[in-house]
Amino acid sequence: MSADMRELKIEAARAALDQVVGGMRLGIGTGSTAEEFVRLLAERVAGGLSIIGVPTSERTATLCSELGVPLTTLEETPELDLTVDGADEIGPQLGLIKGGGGALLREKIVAAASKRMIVIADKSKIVEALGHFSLPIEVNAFGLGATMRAISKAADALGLDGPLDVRERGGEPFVTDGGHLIVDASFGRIPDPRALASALNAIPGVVEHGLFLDLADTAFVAGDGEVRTLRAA
Ligand SMILES: O=C(CO)[C@H](O)[C@H](O)COP(=O)(O)O
Repeated sequence: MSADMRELKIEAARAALDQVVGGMRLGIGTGSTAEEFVRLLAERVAGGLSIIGVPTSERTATLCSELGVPLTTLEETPELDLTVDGADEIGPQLGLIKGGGGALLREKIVAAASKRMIVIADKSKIVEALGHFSLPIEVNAFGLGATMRAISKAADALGLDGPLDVRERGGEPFVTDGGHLIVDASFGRIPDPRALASALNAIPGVVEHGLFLDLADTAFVAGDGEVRTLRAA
């Protein structure tokens, strides 16, 4: 990652940090942008800010622990005030594609448990329509072939087509924190994300998918010397 790109992520993260006040229960996202937020948050915590966080991945939990950000769980703290997370794409109405880092299931559970979700990103994540980035779909390993066939059929019924690839890391299937697999679906432009989300939700082997609709209310997007604030209408 270039130094300029990192600086944009830091600027977006700083804007989100301005929304954090003492006593907040925070959902803490996953990915390189969310990690910049964690670093800034840790500085504030070291300076006396009192918050408690629920991490959206083991990776984020480890970073928070290393930097002294206090953590809890959704069992202990089932309602959160604010989640701050990155995204792979930010589309109309702040519809998102997430899951490039493979944490989409916990990210969606945490965002849904939060009163607000703020997305932080550099401007490269803004798209006119979702789908340039492959859609991550978290699936149970049992019945993988049947589940992939069902995903293809559901997509086909919506006029979507494209390869489905089981995500790998180091030549082995990538396994999520929840013990599932990720299928990356390269459908291209998704004209009706809601219809696709409903169709995927109806497939038993699909655990969750990376379409985050009606979850984010604000996005801080850094680029061209400014941080733009986007709000869901
Ligand atoms: O959804 C995610 C992880 O599952 C990330 O938020 C998304 O991949 C963006 O990551 P980055 O900030 O590194 O671009």
